[in-house]
Amino acid sequence: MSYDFQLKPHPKIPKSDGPLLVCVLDGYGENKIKDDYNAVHVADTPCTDALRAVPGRFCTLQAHGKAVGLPSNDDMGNSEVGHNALGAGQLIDQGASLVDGALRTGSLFSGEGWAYIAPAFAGNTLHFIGLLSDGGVHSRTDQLYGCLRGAAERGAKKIRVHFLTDGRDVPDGSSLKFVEELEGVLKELAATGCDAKIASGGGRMCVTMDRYEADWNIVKKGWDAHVLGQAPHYFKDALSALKELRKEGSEKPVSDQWLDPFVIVGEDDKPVATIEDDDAVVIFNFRADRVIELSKALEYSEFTAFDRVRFPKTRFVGMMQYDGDLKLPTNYLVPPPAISGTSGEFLAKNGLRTFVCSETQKFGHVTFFWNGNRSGYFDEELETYVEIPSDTVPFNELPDMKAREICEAGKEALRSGRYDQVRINFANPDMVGHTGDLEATVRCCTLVDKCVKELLEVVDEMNGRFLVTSDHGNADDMAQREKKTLKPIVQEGKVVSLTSHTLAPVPLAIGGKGLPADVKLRDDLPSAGLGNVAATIFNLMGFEVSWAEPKTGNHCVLR
Ligand SMILES: O=C(O)[C@@H](CO)OP(=O)(O)O
Ligand SMILES: [Mn+2]
Ligand SMILES: [Mn+2]
Repeated sequence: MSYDFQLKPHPKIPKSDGPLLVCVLDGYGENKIKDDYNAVHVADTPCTDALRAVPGRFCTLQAHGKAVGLPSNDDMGNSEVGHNALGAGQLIDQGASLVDGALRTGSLFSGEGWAYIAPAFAGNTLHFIGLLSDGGVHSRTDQLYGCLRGAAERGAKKIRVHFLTDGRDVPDGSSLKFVEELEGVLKELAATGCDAKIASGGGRMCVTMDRYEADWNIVKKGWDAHVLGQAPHYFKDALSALKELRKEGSEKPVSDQWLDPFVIVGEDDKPVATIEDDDAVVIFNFRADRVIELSKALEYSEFTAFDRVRFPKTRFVGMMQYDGDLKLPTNYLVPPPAISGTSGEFLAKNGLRTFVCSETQKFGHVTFFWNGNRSGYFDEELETYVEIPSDTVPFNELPDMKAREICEAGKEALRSGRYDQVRINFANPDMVGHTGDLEATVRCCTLVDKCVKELLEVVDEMNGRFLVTSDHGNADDMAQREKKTLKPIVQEGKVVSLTSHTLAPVPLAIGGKGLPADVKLRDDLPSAGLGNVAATIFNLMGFEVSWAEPKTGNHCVLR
């Protein structure tokens, strides 16, 4: 698609004297259930409460399902699709949908990626590595099973699966169900003469699936288990591994997210697989952030992030190409969503200066995802990206995370007068929400609200404007609920915590001293979603946007 990148002045909204603050509160949904388990509701949030009360300057946006390019409206939103939509101002068919399509039509098995791994089928091992979950955020089990069956039908003689347990996008403890299911599929393949087994695994938060280089040691642990066949724990089968590592019934049970790495061994006590030269390796996650580091380790011959000990020359493919700038991995099964003409590119091409900041855990969300899964800059002269290193502990232990530091960096950037747009993301409601710790999540929502208040004060001081929003729900519901009554589920006298995102819409608030009083949000777009935000941002900066469909058009107009 070719774009006319020249932004034109908005006919009614003048350009601002001051900067525009774009503030994403990650995982801060507007949930209709307002009870004790809605941490956003319980927290003391005078600032966001006041934003909600301004007539014509607050609305909610769809942030899940088809409104953000996911296969179905039962799919919760997530940071990847959310920030893609926010940054691109488009409805994009996302990885989950594209893989579904490629399996349905069979194109997954007839493309270049599949042709690249196929030579390993007859005499070598085909490995699958990824998140074993039906959460639909990073991967889906039905897609893995489709690939496994497709490989066996096409002559793969030896298959090994290395999986990460979830408990974050799906209930804790569901790992057992997924492993039973996977064992069933592998048995089915074995009956057709394919030697198919589980080989290694571990919990997603401490094995393999690190992101944004927060902690390479996580990837090293995965490498050791999947590639070298080395781990602190060896088991004869995966179900025993999970039961043992979860330490159920003990004083300190371990959740699926945090299981130690383990390796499955055979009767001879040797690992049932290591990854060797000429083997094929498929990473079956469609989402990029948490498999880019492993992709680098599998693909790059020059590599210093950790000692790989051995670097097998494999036929490695990603489910998708994860990084459009690095073209990583070189080989992939399904072409990734084509995201072009993102708001970042428009800003850069019009000489507008941007300051972007978050902490490590969300840094790539407001850069990489925002820019359409590209890890580079559009124009390094015009874009300043600041990453504040995240802690490397479970985030309920330090629920303030780096909110204060991000707030200070944002205020300084606003005051500097050097930027047209200051874009930040507060990680807490999402990252602490994922721990299922209600108290810690309430605490961090209160802190984030304070930070937003301070930022908005500086916006006013600079005669600027603001847009505050979120990418999906999470902190707004911390309890698993009965389907019909929506009452929290209680087990052994305790409410069962919800660690996942929610399907709630998200807030959109605009304002600032520099915004003329008659600028209001349209009230005729009840199904507006995150894809409408980019246009709103340009309007707030005093520009008209004339994107053709599927861009979603102006959302912010005089009324
Ligand atoms: O932590 C993650 O990887 C996902 C949940 O799987 O959360 P988010 O989409 O908010 O990054
Ligand atoms: Mn998020
Ligand atoms: Mn999240």
